[in-house]
Amino acid sequence: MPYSVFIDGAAGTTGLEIADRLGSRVEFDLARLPENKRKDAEARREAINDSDFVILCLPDDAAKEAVSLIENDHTRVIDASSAHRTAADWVYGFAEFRDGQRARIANARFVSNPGCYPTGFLGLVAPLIAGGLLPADWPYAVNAVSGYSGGGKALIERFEQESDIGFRSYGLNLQHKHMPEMKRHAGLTHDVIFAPSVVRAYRGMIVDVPLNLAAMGCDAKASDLLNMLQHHYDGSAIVRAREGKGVSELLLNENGAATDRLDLFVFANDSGDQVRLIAKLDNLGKGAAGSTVQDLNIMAGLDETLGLRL
Ligand SMILES: NC(=O)C1=CN([C@@H]2O[C@H](COP(=O)(O)OP(=O)(O)OC[C@H]3O[C@@H](n4cnc5c(N)ncnc54)[C@H](OP(=O)(O)O)[C@@H]3O)[C@@H](O)[C@H]2O)C=CC1
Ligand SMILES: CC(=O)N[C@@H](CCC(=O)OP(=O)(O)O)C(=O)O
Repeated sequence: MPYSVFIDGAAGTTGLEIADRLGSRVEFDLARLPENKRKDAEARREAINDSDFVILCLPDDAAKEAVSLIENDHTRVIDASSAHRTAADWVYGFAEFRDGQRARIANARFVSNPGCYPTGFLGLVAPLIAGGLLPADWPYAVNAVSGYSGGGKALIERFEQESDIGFRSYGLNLQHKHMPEMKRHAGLTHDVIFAPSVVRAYRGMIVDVPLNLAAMGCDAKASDLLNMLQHHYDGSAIVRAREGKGVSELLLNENGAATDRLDLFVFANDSGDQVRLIAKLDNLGKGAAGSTVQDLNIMAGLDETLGLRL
């Protein structure tokens, strides 16, 4: 028997990407609401309670409302929004970022998927902090660039209507919604300084964490960071860490292909003291739909890579 799956928010940017990845899967039966019922609370309540899995691809308030509509003890939830990412009673849906997380996801009823930017930041620094190579009490700076689909339908419309925007720096009040998530799941003492931006590419993301290891008082060099990341992600078909040497540029293409991979790079100067840890991913891939499908596979006891674009 296939598992029944309802995507609440299926007409949105992330919802459509998830439906695309699940469309041909025989293990899952996708329930759909007609266009005139997709925001109807009673229709959603019924679909949610009739499903084995509900995937929330909604704004935060609507995601909280969807959870409040659950009236049974078995429907399992994967929330792609930021509503529950720091909630103590939800499991953080990033299988690779620390030991034991995949098993926690497999057994969870409520899974909150990571944000797209935190996926890059945590993928880079969480194993290094947990492994003692980087300090937890450091005010990390995170520079990031996203494709404009990262802002959902509203930002897509803006970039496609106002055709002269090439680059948009934002989060200028230093209170971006992803900051608590990065701090909590990296186990940091301080808030990160987060500088996000958007470029004229539909999808794609680069997250860049510059570090002066010597000035931070770290004994580790770039090669130590790379070794630890490669060891941590050894065997993963989704996350790979590699040396930056020989890579002279990282590009986001305007019409770049979808991918569910997370590529991590360690760039360094000759002494190995100055480092840029850089993550390259697809905000709609490992940053949203890819990790949702991966978590769904894990929760359903299936190979985690099924349906992914790797
Ligand atoms: N875009 C991205 O790269 C990423 C997005 N996310 C998260 O995923 C969630 C969805 O984002 P995204 O797909 O980009 O956003 P979109 O704006 O593209 O889609 C949201 C969808 O939710 C629908 N919706 C809004 N309120 C309700 C409601 N009360 N009941 C039912 N449906 C409703 C919207 O309807 P309508 O079509 O009428 O507007 C829309 O179709 C957000 O929480 C976002 O933070 C997570 C990681 C990355
Ligand atoms: C480019 C852009 O606007 N990105 C969004 C973040 C992506 C998103 O909305 O989703 P998650 O929070 O679930 O990652 C933002 O900065 O608010």
